[in-house]
Amino acid sequence: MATWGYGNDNGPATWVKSFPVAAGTRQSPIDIVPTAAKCDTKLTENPLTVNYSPEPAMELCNPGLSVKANIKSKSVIKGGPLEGEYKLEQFHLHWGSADKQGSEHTLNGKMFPAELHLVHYNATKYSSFGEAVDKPDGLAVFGIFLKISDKPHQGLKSLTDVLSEVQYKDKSINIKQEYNPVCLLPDNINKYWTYLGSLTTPPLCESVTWIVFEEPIEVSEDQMKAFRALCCGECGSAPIVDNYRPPLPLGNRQLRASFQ
Ligand SMILES: COc1ccc([C@H]2OC(=S)NC2=O)c(OC)c1
Ligand SMILES: [Zn+2]
Repeated sequence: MATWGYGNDNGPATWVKSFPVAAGTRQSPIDIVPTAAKCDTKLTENPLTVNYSPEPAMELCNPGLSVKANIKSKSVIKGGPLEGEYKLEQFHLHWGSADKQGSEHTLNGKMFPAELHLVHYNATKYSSFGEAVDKPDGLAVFGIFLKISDKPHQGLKSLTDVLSEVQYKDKSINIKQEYNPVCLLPDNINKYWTYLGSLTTPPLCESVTWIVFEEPIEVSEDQMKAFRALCCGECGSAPIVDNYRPPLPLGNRQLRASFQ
């Protein structure tokens, strides 16, 4: 297969041809069924801790199938399901062509309009994201649902206001003003589900400890339109929309909850 994507001839159902792990036993995303989750007090005995720092000049880029912000500062997380310290490497999003779809994880079968991924690697055990990306304890990804409200998300506004400058593939800019990614987190980060999964696009490495927060962040319709105006290629190419993989079976995995 030339290059994987989300179309009919190169979409998620075809990925297994070039990436056999697509048929693996710890694939992501999954449908989160809260009643099937086991509340685990160990998750709160050692609470999830986020120590994010401001990025002086954050790089925002359009790699062609999403929009990504690369992180250079020392922003780390630990605790909860994690052993050791995980360092923030990048964040990006997945979104739909309409509000009825777009997220990768679903909640009782419901899709949200978009899902934000904050990607961390195990800096205690590995020296880089590249070394960690294919290790079973290599990565930890925050999954944050986006829902529509009449007010724009102030933290995302610094990015959505400049998306037109990275409209085309391989464009990148530096966000001038200082940016602390902590502004992207929901107010309550003590309520989450966690399970062992994978990257949701090729190479689909089964290296992710997922932490999906119960509380969505709220964005405006205009901000969703800004994401949907990004292009997969150069001027005139198709918009980046519906860049989500549908859920895979939980199988024998345990879905844990940090709350009742
Ligand atoms: C090589 O680096 C990669 C490759 C793929 C992904 C996909 O896996 C998830 S999760 N979202 C994605 O778009 C990634 O994200 C951490 C990082
Ligand atoms: Zn992602």
